[in-house]
Amino acid sequence: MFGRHPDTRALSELSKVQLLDTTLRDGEQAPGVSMSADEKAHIARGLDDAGIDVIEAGSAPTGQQERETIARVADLDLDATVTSFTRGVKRDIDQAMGCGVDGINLVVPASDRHVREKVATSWAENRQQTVELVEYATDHDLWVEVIGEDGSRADPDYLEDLLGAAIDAGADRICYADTVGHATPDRTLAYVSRLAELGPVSTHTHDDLGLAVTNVLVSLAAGADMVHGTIGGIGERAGNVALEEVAIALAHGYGIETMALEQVYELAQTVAAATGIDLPPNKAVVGENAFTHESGIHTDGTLKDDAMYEPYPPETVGRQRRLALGKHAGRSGVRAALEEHDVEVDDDELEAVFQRVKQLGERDKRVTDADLLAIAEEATGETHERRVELVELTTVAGVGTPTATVVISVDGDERDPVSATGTGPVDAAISAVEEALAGHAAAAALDSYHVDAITGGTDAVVTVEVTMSRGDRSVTVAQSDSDITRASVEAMLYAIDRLGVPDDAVPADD
Ligand SMILES: CC(C)C(=O)C(=O)O
Repeated sequence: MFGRHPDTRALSELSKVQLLDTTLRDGEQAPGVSMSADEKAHIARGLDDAGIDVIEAGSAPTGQQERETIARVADLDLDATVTSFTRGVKRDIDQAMGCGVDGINLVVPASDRHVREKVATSWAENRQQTVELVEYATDHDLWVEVIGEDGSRADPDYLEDLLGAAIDAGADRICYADTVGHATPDRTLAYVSRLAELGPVSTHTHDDLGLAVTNVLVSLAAGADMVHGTIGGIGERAGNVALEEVAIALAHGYGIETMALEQVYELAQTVAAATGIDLPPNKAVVGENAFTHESGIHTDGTLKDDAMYEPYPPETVGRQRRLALGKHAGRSGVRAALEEHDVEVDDDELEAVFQRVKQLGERDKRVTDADLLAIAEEATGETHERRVELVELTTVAGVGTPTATVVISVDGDERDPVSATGTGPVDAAISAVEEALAGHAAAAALDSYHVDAITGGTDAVVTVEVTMSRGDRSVTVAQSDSDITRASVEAMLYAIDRLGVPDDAVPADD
């Protein structure tokens, strides 16, 4: 066993760690992000369902629209404590109260830079003002957390004096803020252990040095009992600590339950869709590759024992394991992938498929299910009869509502044109395809949809990759075209075709 620093406590002995989610406030401060009231309400419900303790719903001083959104979240009757960010001014607290929140995250300057250069006040005045604001907020029955902004660069004696005064004035808790994410673990330990002597302490870390999770764990060992973070780690600059990473580290490493981890992936996808910030493929817990194995050695090991190359089962966080094919594929992985699609091959055929998969992978290409099935047909001589095809696609987009019309053929039989509207031409075209297949397409779920530009410029060729599933079968297809709508529809129809078209699901024309 490794030794433990004398100023820390063993994390496994902690009885409770609370999570404060600031996706709707600090997360939204990521460049270019703005979420609608509907999106924020939806995310807040998801966070509450997942058992998050405190939801910082926004920043009341930002403006009227923001206040309406905070009020909407406060009105959802959630189990979580709903708060607003406020600066160290009385008007902000009044505005937060006007939104009907349970509490405030009162942010006051703590470092010399912030006290003297940003707010242009003195240490003593800043302290006095903080005390008065805490008294004002608690007199109005608000839950109050006082955050010393830029605390990790503050004079530790002043930070202790400021936040100690806040606790004495009645604040429910204080927060150590590594605002610019510059603290090392030992600095975090030194600061948080001093603050923990004063009262309940939260920790708010940023990832500028890639140390956000480490600093959270050190903060907890030093005496903090609440963690601020965002889903997916979005936030200013390099982002805040990712709450799902904290939650899995605590659960897996120390047996501490903080939130319903199996809901975290869906939440992360909801946040990604609302913010437009894609989840990086290699992101822990929620990234596309987090439970995907490609190399022959890992695939073979995983087929023998699920846990061979995984720290915990993907289902823990609402995910599924995937075996991918590419340059590093091995024979057993190729055979397993073929078996998933009910394709039987003899040893010579397997060898041919394996060699072709590797060749394709070496050309820097990810080998999709559709590629694998086409390769297997070449090797076995058994060809697949395509049943569903796109005959025509027209889209109208511009100032009005985007509309798409599709004509498909089933078993060579051309169907009537079907039109649908959507949020954009791709969405409209996908709805038209679903309608054209009269619910059959809908019964096949669109699990993922990715677009990559493979050339630059306005005439760029894009590759659309979709994964569709029905029951426990799923198929991934990639299609490239200079027209993104066409690539999307072709990919989707091909996936549906590969999933199989039950005869009774094919609509007959009147
Ligand atoms: C103002 C606070 C809480 C903040 O977002 C930070 O310090 O990063």
